[in-house]
Amino acid sequence: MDVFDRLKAATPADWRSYIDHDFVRQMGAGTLPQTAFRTYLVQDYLFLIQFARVYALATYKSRTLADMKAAQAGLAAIFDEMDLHVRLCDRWGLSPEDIEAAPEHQATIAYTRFVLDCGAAGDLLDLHVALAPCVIGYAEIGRNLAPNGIDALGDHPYREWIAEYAGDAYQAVAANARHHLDDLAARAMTERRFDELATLFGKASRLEADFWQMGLDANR
Ligand SMILES: Cc1ncc(C[n+]2csc(CCO)c2C)c(N)n1
Repeated sequence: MDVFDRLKAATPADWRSYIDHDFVRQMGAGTLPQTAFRTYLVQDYLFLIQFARVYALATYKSRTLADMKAAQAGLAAIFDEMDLHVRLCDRWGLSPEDIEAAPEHQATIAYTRFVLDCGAAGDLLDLHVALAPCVIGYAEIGRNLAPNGIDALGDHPYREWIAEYAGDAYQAVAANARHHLDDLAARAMTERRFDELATLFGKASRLEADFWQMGLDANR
């Protein structure tokens, strides 16, 4: 079992609350109301701005070339995602400036500042464990929502979003993040530390679930 699987196995309810959230199920079924998706996407753009800061912090906390390159790969993946958000928001007549002017929702603030604080108060391993549900979870969600591949999605209303995370490029980003986590843990993790790291991982998964819920609540 790699470190990621161990963290998941230590926090099964938190993980399920995130991966199997109603928002994800409705998106997969194509029944998710557009208001919910749009609220999510605008907040997610604001979220990604803060996560770019997280990867800058990861560079700051790095001591090796490999760690710095991992941080750079995370930042590059964020810019690819933000391109998707800009494309989708453009169809609703929303420019990047419009989105950047939107107020951050509590769920956005709670999650992003939690991860930034894990990195500021802890070391690089704490930071990457707090990031793992986000980075690796979206790859799992993407695969779950495209069980027969991207082409089989046809004219699914959320095709572009699903294709982004189910696609080979993003799957490779997540696989590399997973290996990097193992590598970091081999250098910095003691068994005594594992429980603390699992607590961080569980909290981040719950904050992901709250983030989905924010999208659903916008439609009530
Ligand atoms: C709420 C929320 N959680 C996770 C992601 C996915 N994500 C965030 S940063 C990043 C790149 C890291 O390599 C990825 C894939 C998201 N967009 N929104």
